[in-house]
Amino acid sequence: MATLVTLEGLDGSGKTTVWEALQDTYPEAVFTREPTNDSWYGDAVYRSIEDDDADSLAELFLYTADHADHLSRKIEPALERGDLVISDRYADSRYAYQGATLAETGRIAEPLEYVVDIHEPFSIEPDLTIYLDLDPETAARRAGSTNKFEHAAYLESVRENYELLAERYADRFVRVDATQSPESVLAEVRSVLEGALEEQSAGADS
Ligand SMILES: Nc1ncnc2c1ncn2[C@@H]1O[C@H](COP(=O)(O)OP(=O)(O)OP(=O)(O)O)[C@@H](O)[C@H]1O
Ligand SMILES: Cc1cn([C@H]2C[C@H](O)[C@@H](COP(=O)(O)O)O2)c(=O)[nH]c1=O
Repeated sequence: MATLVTLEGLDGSGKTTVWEALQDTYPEAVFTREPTNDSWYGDAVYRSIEDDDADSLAELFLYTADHADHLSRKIEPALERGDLVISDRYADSRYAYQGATLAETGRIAEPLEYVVDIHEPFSIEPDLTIYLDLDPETAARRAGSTNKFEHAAYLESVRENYELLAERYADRFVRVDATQSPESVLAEVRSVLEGALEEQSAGADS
């Protein structure tokens, strides 16, 4: 049954570790990610990540262009086929990260709302978002502070935005404590995902 599952959280929260491990559990699923790593839109995003002086609005629209292409090229066809799609980051990353960046620059009133509204006419809302929750200091340490986003002060604002999103989208956000060992995080994610898929298929049968 067509289902869109997203993994979200701060840099270093363990999303990719979980996403890779889930590939053994769901070999038939479509595993994908944002920023994409198989298109020139994704390449442009990675150039922007490396540019400490990137314009905050230009960066938002680069990420959003990558999302639009990701949707039409990969996500929509997979969902139309009835596949399970598991994405390492998705639109909530934009709401949380670019919401924080735009708030820093003060260029846009209500930046998180602004970013959400840009997506509203064309994006597809996930069925389930597994949010790996981690404190910004541990996240920055695990991520290695290798790019402009991987710093505790910035990640603190990103986490505040994730908290707002978890409240707003409480029907699809499930929080997992990412301070646990990798094995425990994975076991909890597997259990949440299995439960959600069972519930969905029971709903479809009734
Ligand atoms: N539960 C965990 N406990 C301790 N270390 C972990 C845990 N999960 C992942 N790590 C380690 O933390 C680092 C970052 O993990 P990972 O790449 O999976 O995070 P991520 O959320 O995908 O990060 P990013 O968003 O920056 O790509 C890796 O070195 C990984 O081995
Ligand atoms: C999708 C997306 C990502 N980001 C940020 C988060 C990370 O610091 C980088 C790259 O992501 P990765 O998972 O570490 O490869 O980009 C963002 O700011 N906005 C987004 O929409």
